[in-house]
Formats: sequence, C-alpha cells, structure tokens
Amino acid sequence: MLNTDSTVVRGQISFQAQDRFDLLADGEELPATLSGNFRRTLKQQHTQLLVGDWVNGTLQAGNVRITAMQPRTSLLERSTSSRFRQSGNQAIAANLTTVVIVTSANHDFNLERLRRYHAIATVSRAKPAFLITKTDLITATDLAKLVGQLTATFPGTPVFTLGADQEPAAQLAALLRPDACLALIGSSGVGKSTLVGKLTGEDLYTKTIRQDDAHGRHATTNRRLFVLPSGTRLIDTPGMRAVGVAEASAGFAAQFSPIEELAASCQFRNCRHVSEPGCAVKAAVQAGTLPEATYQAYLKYQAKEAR
Ligand SMILES: Nc1nc2c(ncn2[C@@H]2O[C@H](COP(=O)(O)OP(=O)(O)OP(=O)(O)O)[C@@H](O)[C@H]2O)c(=O)[nH]1
Ligand SMILES: [Zn+2]
Repeated sequence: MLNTDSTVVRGQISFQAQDRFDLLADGEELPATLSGNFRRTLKQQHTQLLVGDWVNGTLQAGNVRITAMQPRTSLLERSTSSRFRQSGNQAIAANLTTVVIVTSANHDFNLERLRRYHAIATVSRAKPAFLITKTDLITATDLAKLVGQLTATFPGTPVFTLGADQEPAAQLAALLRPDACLALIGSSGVGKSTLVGKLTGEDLYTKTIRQDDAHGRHATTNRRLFVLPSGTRLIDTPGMRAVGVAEASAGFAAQFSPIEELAASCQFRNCRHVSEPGCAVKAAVQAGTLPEATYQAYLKYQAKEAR
C-alpha cells in the first residue's frame, strides 16, 4: 500500500553537499532533498539553498522533501564587489545574526583587512563583531591599544577578546544567546578552528575529512551548522575560510583582466579555460600572447574560488 502520510516540517539547513541536505527541525537532524518543483524554482531564481536557510518540507519515511524556503534575513557572501558576485560560488551562509570577525593579537592584526571583513559583514545584514584571539601573546597594554583602535575605527561594533588561558563561552557570553546564529570569518591561522572545537566540545577538525589545498594548508571540506550548549547556532564552513581569499584576490583582478577579456571570445560562456574546446584563453597561452605564469596563477585562483 502506498504510504501517503506526510508530516509538515519546518527547519534550518545544517549541512549541504551538492543536492543532499541535513535539516535541523525540533532538535533533530533529518536528511533532506529538494522537491522537483522547488528545485526548478531555485534554478529560475539563480539561487541555491545554503546552510542557515529556513525551509518548509514534508517528512516521509524519515526523509524531508523540501518544498519552500523562507525569506532570508541575511546573506553572507565572499565579497562585496559585484564583479566577484558574478563568478558564482559567492554565497556562504544565510540568516546569520552576527558575523564574528576573528583576528589574532599578534602579527595578523591588520586594520585594512579588518575593514574589508567588516564591509562583508555589514553588507550581509548580520551584525558585525570583532574577536581578538591569542591575547596571551601580548601585554595587557598592547591589547588595550588594539581594542582602542577597533572601537575608534568601527564605533558601535563590539570587541571581544580571548586568550589561550580563557574560557571561550565566558568571553563570548554576550554573543551566545539562544536565538543567535553566528559565523566566524578571518584569516587562516587566527584560531577559528580551535575556537569552534572548544565551543562545541568536539574535536571536529581531527574527525572531519581534510584535504590539502594548493598551499599545502588544510581545509575542512564540509559546511555545517552546530548547535552549542547555549542553543546558539554556529556555522563553520570552508567558505568562511575562503572569505579572505576573495578579498585578497580583489587585488588580483587587475592581473587577470586580460583573461576576462579573452574569455568573452571562448566558445562556451561558462568556459573554465581548462580543457574546453574553443577556449580563447588557452589559445592565447599557446600563441604566446598570454604569459603562461598568469594563466597558471589564474587556474590556482579559480580552484580556490570553487571550494
Ligand atoms: N597562543 C595562542 N595560540 C592559539 C590560540 N588559539 C589558537 N592558537 C593556535 O593558532 C594556530 C592556528 O589555530 P587554528 O584554530 O587552526 O586557526 P584557524 O583560524 O582555524 O585557521 P584555518 O583552519 O587555517 O582557517 C594553532 O596552532 C593554534 O593552536 C590562543 O588563544 N593563543
Ligand atoms: Zn576558455
């Protein structure tokens, strides 16, 4: 007999890998897929479901068929520049309440970079906040200077601090409200993974599958939403780590503009200039009019953007 029983569910996307999702509904994590209609709707709107999205669906035999998405209250994207928006893979997470910009107290501290992160957070419509990590590495006087610099440059944006000897849940208490949905952004090595591990109480990054990226560093491969003991949701994604990449590559744009011009003549509009027939970029490399080094740097950049 056909089972027509279905329960309506509402929940938040906690995991996404291609067309498979996990949905967090009433404290339970359920596997989910898109209904055919909804998949077409998303395609027409040139959008995709993201971790953090609130959706409606029907539960059947332990699997949710997602039928609708609720309007987003915020959308975190890798760059504020429309130039990079068009390259796709731009959206990172939806419905964040606060974007926590993480910087370490030592040599990583760079006001110009923090300005870019602050812009990304502001454009997302989530509230920005700063977290200075590794405060154990500097003196209290120097820390006070950094905090002063941030509050003077970004009035109204709260500044939190955290040292190796301190309890993250206590230091970040004001952010860890039950209705909050947070994401951490910041350069590699500032201590984001360490922090997520401490907040979730899980040693995530030894359990997660890791893969080498172009620079021999490691990056987690899946985006995921965690629910902390406080009820706060914390989103950690490879995209968060890549935010710095898009921003750093804004400076690359000039270098790659000859490639973008050539790309207009490629046979395929979505040509990646790797092995496609009729690729004007590869042709220019072969003809010697585009330096091989520029082409190689571009491929590396593309690979990072696609992660
Ligand atoms: N002194 C000090 N070191 C820390 C602190 N937090 C993290 N670290 C160290 O900083 C290094 C980088 O920390 P991660 O947590 O991997 O940094 P990340 O921001 O997640 O870096 P990616 O994973 O590359 O994005 C590690 O060696 C940590 O042990 C801290 O509060 N104080
Ligand atoms: Zn091409």
